[in-house]
Amino acid sequence: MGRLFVTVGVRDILDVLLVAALIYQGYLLVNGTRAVNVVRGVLIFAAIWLLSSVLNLSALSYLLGRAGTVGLFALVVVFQPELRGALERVGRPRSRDAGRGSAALLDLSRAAERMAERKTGALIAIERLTPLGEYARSGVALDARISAPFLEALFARNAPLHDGGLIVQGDRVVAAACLFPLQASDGTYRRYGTRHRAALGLSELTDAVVVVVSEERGSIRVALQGRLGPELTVSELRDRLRELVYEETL
Ligand SMILES: Nc1ncnc2c1ncn2[C@@H]1O[C@H](COP(=O)(O)OP(=O)(O)OP(=O)(O)O)[C@@H](O)[C@H]1O
Repeated sequence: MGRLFVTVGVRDILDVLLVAALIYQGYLLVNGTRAVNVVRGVLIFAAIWLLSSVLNLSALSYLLGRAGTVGLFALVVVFQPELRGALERVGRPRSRDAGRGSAALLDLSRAAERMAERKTGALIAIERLTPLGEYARSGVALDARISAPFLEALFARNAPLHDGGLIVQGDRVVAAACLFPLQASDGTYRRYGTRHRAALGLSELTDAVVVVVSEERGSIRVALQGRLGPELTVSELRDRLRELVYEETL
């Protein structure tokens, strides 16, 4: 027993802490993204594999071992956008981004309030961990700093890019007039039209925070993880966005 304590040094404790921090970062990375279910599946697969080795079920263990190797490569291909996004985030300076991004969220909330007052429909997806590049490519590429008048101008009736959704990365609008995937209707959101269903669809497939301003109701709501939140005031929207974009993803 005494020998055990002698062999555990500061270096070992540091090692364990670093591995724990790494696992926690990995958890934050996949939490709320489509990768969660895959991680769960991989863990179940690994548990069955381990069990088959322990029980000496050689044929099953061999089969799962082979499938695991191929599956690993398949995962890298399927989750290539998420992996690239994660590596980009590791190298991105955060404090400046957060400061500017938080001012941008204030502008976005103000624009949403004015659009709701005027009953101008709007659909804005804010990227978090899952890259939204494939949806941005369905629209018109932009690279513009967010400002309230700019957002209002984009969604103004008869403006060339008002139809479809907008994609925001940090403090920039990266694409407008994008096509989002519609959520398959299971009856829950029967009362809502395609703008809301597009917000729900994108938020179900990615971890994006999607703001919808209803043309018909003049309401502001946030779609997250395939669910539509309650109607929000401008200050509630600002606080909610801050919490979701800059507290949960940092
Ligand atoms: N797949 C989609 N991706 C992005 N935007 C979409 C998509 N489908 C519809 N839209 C947008 O939604 C608009 C139509 O909204 P519609 O009135 O059908 O929905 P709604 O949920 O009832 O919204 P509102 O309350 O604003 O009327 C379209 O003009 C278009 O701008």
